[in-house]
Amino acid sequence: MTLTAVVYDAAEIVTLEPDEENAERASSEGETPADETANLGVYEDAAVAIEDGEVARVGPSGPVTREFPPENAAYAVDATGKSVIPGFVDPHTHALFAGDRSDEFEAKLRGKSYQEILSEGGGILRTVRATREAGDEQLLDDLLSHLDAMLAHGTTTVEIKSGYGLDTETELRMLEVIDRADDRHAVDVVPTFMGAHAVPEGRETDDYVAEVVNDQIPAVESQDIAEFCDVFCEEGVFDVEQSRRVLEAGKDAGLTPKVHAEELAHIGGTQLAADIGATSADHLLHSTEGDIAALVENDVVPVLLPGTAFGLGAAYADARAFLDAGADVAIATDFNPNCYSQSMGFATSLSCVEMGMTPAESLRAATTNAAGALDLPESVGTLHEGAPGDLAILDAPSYVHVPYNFGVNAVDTVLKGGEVVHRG
Ligand SMILES: N=CN[C@@H](CCC(=O)O)C(=O)O
Ligand SMILES: [Zn+2]
Repeated sequence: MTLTAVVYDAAEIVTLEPDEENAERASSEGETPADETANLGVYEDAAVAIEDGEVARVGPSGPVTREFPPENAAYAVDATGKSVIPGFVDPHTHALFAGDRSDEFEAKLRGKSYQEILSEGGGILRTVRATREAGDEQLLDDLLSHLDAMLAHGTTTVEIKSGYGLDTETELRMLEVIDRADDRHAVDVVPTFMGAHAVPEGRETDDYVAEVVNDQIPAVESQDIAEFCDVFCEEGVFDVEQSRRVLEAGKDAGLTPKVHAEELAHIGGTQLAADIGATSADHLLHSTEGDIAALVENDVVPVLLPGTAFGLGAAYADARAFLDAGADVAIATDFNPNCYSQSMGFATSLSCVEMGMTPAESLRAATTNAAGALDLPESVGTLHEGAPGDLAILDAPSYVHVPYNFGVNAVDTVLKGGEVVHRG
C-alpha cells in the first residue's frame, strides 16, 4: 500500500456521508443548521488519508495523522484554516465546441429569445458549422483548456456530450476528441452521444431521426465510445415520439438514456424519461407535479441547471418541489456556448439564492447526487472510506463559503486520486 496523500489540520472536512454521532448530537440540540451539517458528515479539526488513490481514513486530525503520518505521504497538505469537500461532479455539459457566441449573449440582453436566434441559423446550428470546420487538434486544445478551468473550480468528474456535429462523421470525431481529453486530463470524463441535439439545416426532422437511429447510433456502438444517449426533447426540436425512437435505439446499442426535458416548454419529456428508464431528466423548468412524482417513482435523477435559467433570463426550476417530493436533486453547470460558466460553485450560489436550496442541499446536489445522475459508483462524490481520493481544499473555513462567496472561486487546491493536480 502506498500512502498517496494526507490532508491534515483542516478546519472542516465534509464527507457527504451521514455521521450518526453528529446527527444524534445535532438533533438532540434541535438546531436546524447543525442538523443539516451533520447530515453531510462534517468533521471539525480533521484529516483525510489517501492510500493507493482511495480514502483510507477520515476523521479527527489527531488519530488520523497518528495512524497515517503526513511525513510518510507523497503529498502532505497542511490545511489549517481551510475546509475540504469531495471534488464536484458536473453531470451535464456541452464542453466540446468551436467558435464564439458572445455576440448572442449581447443579443439576448437586447431582448432576442433563444428560439429566435436558433431559427435564424444561430445558436446550436452556428456552433455546428464552426465545429464541423474545426480540426481535431483545435477541438482538443479548446476542450483541455475548459477542463483546466473546471478543475481549478474543483470539478474532478464531468459529463460531456457530443451534439455539435449532427452527422455521423463529426459526431464520432467529437466522441473521439472527448475520449482523448479523458486520457490526457486529470478530470474524469463521462461521454454522452447527443446526435439528436438539433435538426441540421435543410433537413426534415423524421428523416434526420432515421439517420441518428440507423447510421449514427450503430457507428457509436461499433466504436464503444459513449455511455449515455441524450436527446433535446423540446417544442420545435424533437417531439416525444421522435425522442423515444432515438432513446430506444440507443438503449438497444447499450447507451443509457438521458433527456433534455421541459426547458423552454412543457411537451412531456419528463414522463418519457420516467417511462424509458432514463438515468436523469435535465433542465425541467416547466415540469409539473405529476412529472416530479413520475421521476421519483422511477428513480430518475432530476438535474437542474440554474446557470441556463440565469443566462436566458428565464424562471428557474422549482427545486423545492423536487426536494419536497423526495428527489435526489443534482445540479450541473450546463457549460456550453449559451451558458458560459465552468463553475460548479456558481451553480451552487444560484441554487441557493434563486432556487431556494440550502448550502447543504446544493453541495449534496453538486457531488454525490450528481454522481447518481451519471450512474457512477455510490462512493463517487463522497469522502467516505473507500471513495476515490478526489477532493477540493477551499481557501475558507467552511463548505458554506462555496455558495456564499458568489462570483469568486473558493477552491485552493485539488486532489484527484490523492495526487495534487491543481494548486491555486
Ligand atoms: N438546450 C439544449 N442544449 C444546450 C444548449 C446548447 C447550445 O445552445 O449550444 C443546453 O442544454 O442548454
Ligand atoms: Zn444540455
